[in-house]
Amino acid sequence: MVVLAKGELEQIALPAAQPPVADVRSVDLSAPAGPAREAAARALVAACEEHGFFRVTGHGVPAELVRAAEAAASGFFARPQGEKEEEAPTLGYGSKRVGGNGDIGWVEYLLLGVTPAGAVPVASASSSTLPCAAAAAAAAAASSSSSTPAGPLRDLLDEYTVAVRRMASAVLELMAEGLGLAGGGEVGALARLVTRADSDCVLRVNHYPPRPAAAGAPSLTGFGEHTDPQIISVLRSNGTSGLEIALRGGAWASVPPDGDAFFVNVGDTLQVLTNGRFRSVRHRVVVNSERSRVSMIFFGGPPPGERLAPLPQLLGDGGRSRYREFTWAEFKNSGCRTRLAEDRLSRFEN
Ligand SMILES: C=C1C[C@]23C[C@@]1(O)CC[C@H]2[C@@]12CC[C@H](O)[C@@](C)(C(=O)O1)[C@H]2[C@@H]3C(=O)O
Ligand SMILES: O=C(O)CCC(=O)C(=O)O
Ligand SMILES: [Fe+2]
Repeated sequence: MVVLAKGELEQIALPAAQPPVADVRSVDLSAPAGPAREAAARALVAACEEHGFFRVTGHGVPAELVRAAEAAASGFFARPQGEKEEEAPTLGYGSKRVGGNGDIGWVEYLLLGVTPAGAVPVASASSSTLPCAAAAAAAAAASSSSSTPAGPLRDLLDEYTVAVRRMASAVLELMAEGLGLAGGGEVGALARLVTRADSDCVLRVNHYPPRPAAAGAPSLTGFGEHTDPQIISVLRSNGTSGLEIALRGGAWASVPPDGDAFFVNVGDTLQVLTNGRFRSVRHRVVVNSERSRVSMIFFGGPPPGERLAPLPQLLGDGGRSRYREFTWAEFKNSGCRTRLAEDRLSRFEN
């Protein structure tokens, strides 16, 4: 349940305008080697340059697994508020507060770090721990087993995460091909950034309860505008609209839900690796007035000590790097102190 205090409503109110529908490109991950795969790789690169956002079909994530994870998550969110709050230490349950810097939305969520041992809670709205400072929370993983009430849901989310991480890796391999990084056996280097045992990946499950709008009343922000800090984010939702992306000119466009496909966001780190050629997409969620939205997002981040800078092959004419080198830990720590909507890359620009 999401309850707003006086004054908070004003903070998350949006003009009730209906944005146009985004023209989102589709990338078929199952395209067979040869011309079809080359075309898919080109479409992927074009989409990352244009919007920093695309739809993935032929992804190989079993529909039954997606449905089961989504149903279990919806079942959890339907439980009494007190019971959900008890699971903050096991599932990273939180509501309304996004991050630790005063951002709020009409949303409740689970936030889990992805470790070789499975999903571990990284934050709760009732604690001051930021997901950014989540390493210590990994220790909690061992302490919460399948025998707790949260166990069955966590097991399903673990299985889901394994499947979606595999898909994120396949997306990054296709991306490497499209970028011409495949020479010298390097096709897997980008993908390995999110598949190593120490890669810093996160799973987030968001629930946006419907909020019937009175005539002429403003819409509500479910999740405020932002870019994702990681390399890529892989998102799916239960068929309820609400996601919007910012186009290059700054106008918002809505993303119609898709029953079977996943959506991929380019994150800040990929913008850096491509020296700004790919665009980290600004996005937000507007609350639907009639239906609950449940979304599950896998954020693929690199290992904490990974040094990040534009890939030499992508420096382009003149070889000028737009960003100074930094580690993922450095970027995350600096990002943790920012408000959601801030441009977190600006302080790393040359
Ligand atoms: C305000 C914040 C929330 C956030 C961490 C941050 O300090 C800035 C980035 C936010 C974000 C956006 C994408 C993901 O939802 C998220 C988990 C992430 O890695 O970065 C959130 C963080 C959060 O909700 O704590
Ligand atoms: O819930 C959604 O659909 C998107 C949320 C989002 O952008 C995020 O959690 O970073
Ligand atoms: Fe996001």
